[in-house]
This record gives sequence, structure tokens and C-alpha cells, in this order.
Amino acid sequence: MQYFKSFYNYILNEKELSVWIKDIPSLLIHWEETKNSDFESWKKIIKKIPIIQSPLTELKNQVALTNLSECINKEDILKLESLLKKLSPWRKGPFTFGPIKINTEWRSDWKWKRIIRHIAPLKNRKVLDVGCGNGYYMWRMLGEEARSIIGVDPSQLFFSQFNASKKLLGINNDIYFIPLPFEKIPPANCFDTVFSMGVLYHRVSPIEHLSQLRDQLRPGGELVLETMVVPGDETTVLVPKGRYAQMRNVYFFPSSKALVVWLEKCKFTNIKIVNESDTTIEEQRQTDWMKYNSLDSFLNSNQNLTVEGYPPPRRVIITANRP
Ligand SMILES: Nc1ncnc2c1ncn2[C@@H]1O[C@H](C[S@+](CC[C@H]([NH3+])C(=O)[O-])CC(=O)[O-])[C@@H](O)[C@H]1O
Repeated sequence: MQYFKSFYNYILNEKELSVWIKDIPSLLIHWEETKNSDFESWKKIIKKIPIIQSPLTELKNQVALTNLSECINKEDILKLESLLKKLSPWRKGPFTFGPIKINTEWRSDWKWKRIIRHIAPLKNRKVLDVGCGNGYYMWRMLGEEARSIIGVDPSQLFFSQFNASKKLLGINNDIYFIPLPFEKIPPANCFDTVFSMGVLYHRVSPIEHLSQLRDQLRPGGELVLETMVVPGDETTVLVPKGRYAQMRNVYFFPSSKALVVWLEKCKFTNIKIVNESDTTIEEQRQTDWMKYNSLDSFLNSNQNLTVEGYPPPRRVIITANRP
């Protein structure tokens, strides 16, 4: 409950989100009761993170707390760095907390750069980020002056990383993380922009996922969809037999053209492929903050196939509207 008090206040005051009041609190009570064993230690780490008085933040061009060195001494900065390291692996970022640079597995800022120029300006929009990871993009959305941002992701580690960065950045805007699987969230038909980035290939039923995204949007609202694709025409879809680039729980990798057909089937309009690019080993790599293997270990020696023999990772960004 302690985590969700302000979120409940927010949805109680947002008429269009009041449909969530019936189901979400009971789902979150169940979540509280079934948290994994590491969560308690992550909670203790977050408790030890200092509250910064008058933090100066930068969210438009990066996620940064710029005046940390002026607020706490060198020794406390080292302590803070070791606390944050205990929340590893940090996959999405980077984050700059004064002299502490969280060099994450992904250069998520590069993806944001590819996306931001193609989407409806987020200023004053009500935004939903499905599969929000540790919330990196939520901070960037706030940097674009979105009115409110709700992220949904079942990972308890990412929820903890979000809470750590929220505490450090000292931000009390309407920005909330719901640690549940998206499929459990009732349709609200009210968001101005819904993001689904890096989630579709994890879904057993991608058409259902697209329909659920549509049903969170208001009429005319914008979907920003980012997912992995394979080369091919409208009829091409790869369903890997086992893993893909060593990832488990992956199901459908359509071509971009096939994905457009899926979106049409879900009645989206104004469908635009705005970017398609190969993922490089510079964008996804092992760092001090993510010490497990990364993309270069998941490709063959020529880097022209995954270790399983599939086409290497390529990602598309598509925008579309709910009619
Ligand atoms: N059922 C689900 N409901 C909601 N989230 C889920 C579900 N299943 C998995 N996830 C979450 O979806 C995210 C997929 S990563 C993309 C992160 C960010 N969006 C990015 O674009 O970097 C993949 C990637 O690395 O691209 C993870 O945070 C999962 O916990």
C-alpha cells in the first residue's frame, strides 16, 4: 500500500481512470503478498538512499541529477554508488547522478532519439508506457512535459530501480509504476499516447497485445510501437523454435510489413513505419553495471546471424492512431 497511495489518489481524481479502482488495488494487494525474496533487500537499499534537498534535474536531453556533489560529501557519494550497484543489473539508461554514471547495458538514449522526432509532442499528454523496464523512458517523457506517466512492468527489480531513481531525482509529478503484467490492467480508453517498446515479441498472443494497447488509448490517441522484426514481406513471421539471441520467452518476430497488417487487423489507422535499424554491439553491451553476457555473445563470429542461426536483431518503430 505504501507504494501506491499517491497512485490511488491520482486515479481517484482522474475520472477516466476510475475504472481501474475496482480491480487494480486487489491485484496490487496480491502483488504485495507474493513479492520475491530479493525484494526485501532491495527495499532496504532504497531506504538508505539519501533524500537530496533541492535537487537539480535534467530530463529533456538526459536523465541526470546535476547538483549531487554540492548536496552530499565524497564519502556519501561512494556509499550511494555502492548501494546503486547492489540493484544491478542495470539494463536501461544511462543515468547520471552527479559524478555517478550508471553505464547501462543499453544506450536507451539512442532509441529515444530515434523515436522522439516522429511522435506527437508529449507536452500535456496522458501517457502509458507498457513494459517500462526501470522507467528510463518515463523520465524522458517527463522531460518532454507529459502531464502524467504510468509505467507497467512486472519486474520487481526494475520497480526497485525506478523507486531508487525517483527518490534521488526527488520528483513528485504524476509519474507512477504499476508492477503488474499489462494483460491484467483493465482497458481505460483514455491515454493520449501509449508506448509498447520491446514487449511484443515476448507476448504469446501479439494480436491480443495490440488490441489491449488500442483499448487503453482514447479515440485519436497515438500508439508508439517498437519491436524486433525480420526481413521479409507481408507474409513473413519468424517463430523461433527455442531461444532467439539467447532470449527465452520469445514468440513472434514479424517483418515490418506483416506488422502493419496486424495493426490494420486491430483497426489502427494512420500506420507509419518511422524507423528501422539494426541493433549494434555499441548500443547493447556488457558494462560495469550489467556484467552478464550481452549482444556480442549472442551473435555468430561474423555478426550476421544470431547464435541460433536467425537474422540478427533489427528493430522497427511504428506510430499509429486509434480511430
Ligand atoms: N506481460 C508484461 N507486461 C508488461 N511488461 C512486461 C511483460 N512481460 C515482460 N515485460 C517487460 O517488458 C520489458 C521488455 S525490455 C523493454 C524495456 C523498455 N520498454 C525498452 O524499450 O527498453 C526488452 C528489451 O530489452 O527491449 C521488460 O522490462 C519486461 O519486464
